[in-house]
Amino acid sequence: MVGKVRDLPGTKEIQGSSPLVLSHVYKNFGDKPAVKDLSLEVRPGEFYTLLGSNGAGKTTTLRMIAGLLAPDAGDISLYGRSLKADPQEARRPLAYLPDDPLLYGKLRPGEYLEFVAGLWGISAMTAAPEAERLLRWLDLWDVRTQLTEGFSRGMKQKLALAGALIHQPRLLLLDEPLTGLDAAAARMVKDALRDFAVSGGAVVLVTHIMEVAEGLAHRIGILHQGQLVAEGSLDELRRVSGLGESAHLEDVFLHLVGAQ
Ligand SMILES: Nc1ncnc2c1ncn2[C@@H]1O[C@H](COP(=O)(O)OP(=O)(O)OP(=O)(O)O)[C@@H](O)[C@H]1O
Repeated sequence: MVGKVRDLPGTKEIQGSSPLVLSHVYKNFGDKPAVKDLSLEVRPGEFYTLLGSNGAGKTTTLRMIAGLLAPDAGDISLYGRSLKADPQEARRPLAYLPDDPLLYGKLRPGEYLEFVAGLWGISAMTAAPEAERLLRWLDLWDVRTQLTEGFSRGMKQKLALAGALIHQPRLLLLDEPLTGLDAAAARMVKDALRDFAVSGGAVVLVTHIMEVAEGLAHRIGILHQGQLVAEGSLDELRRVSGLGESAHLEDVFLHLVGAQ
């Protein structure tokens, strides 16, 4: 399992607050809108999946939540802390795993995790047990002495996940985390993400894989041309789409974005 959500500084303050709230968020690139009036809330222990066609605004949304892009308007808060008002503290409980994670080829897995932990102000000695646990859990322990430049895509993806988890976050943002993973590794990651949410963390997952959303998400948000066109559990989305109670998510999704 990924691990329990440990007590971070300020734990008492953030207990009871929503892990994530977006309020009327907008983002344009030039005069082209990428995200329009997006409001959503992710609850403690919730597994929330964002679905959308190519270019719908999913990655832009995650990048704004991660503090890598500033919204043009609106506000984002993490556990009650506004990203705008207090970016450093607001981001502390967060981990973001992008779809093209940057690894340093000349580092070995342990060195990479030590480096990432350092970015969070965690000493190598403090990080070491967690790094070992993550590398063992992700089946990377046996290759810990090898340079990451020789890793397969799936191995790199797993190491990037370990890097995202090294500071023991409470809110995970993941952009297509299963890309490049074989069936066993994908199962391991899916189980771990489910455990993470069950243990009190919260997960926001962007994926195009409908079975993943269907199998894991408590709620699904459907983004279309930068706007949230529907949101709810699979049953709620089925009802909204009017496709019947046994409809597959793929059909529901295509119906709601007007592609069917
Ligand atoms: N840095 C950027 N500069 C200009 N336009 C951008 C930039 N990043 C994203 N866009 C545009 O914003 C829109 C939303 O892109 P985004 O990457 O958020 O979509 P997405 O839903 O993640 O798509 P995909 O499923 O293809 O990854 C697209 O029209 C894209 O071309």
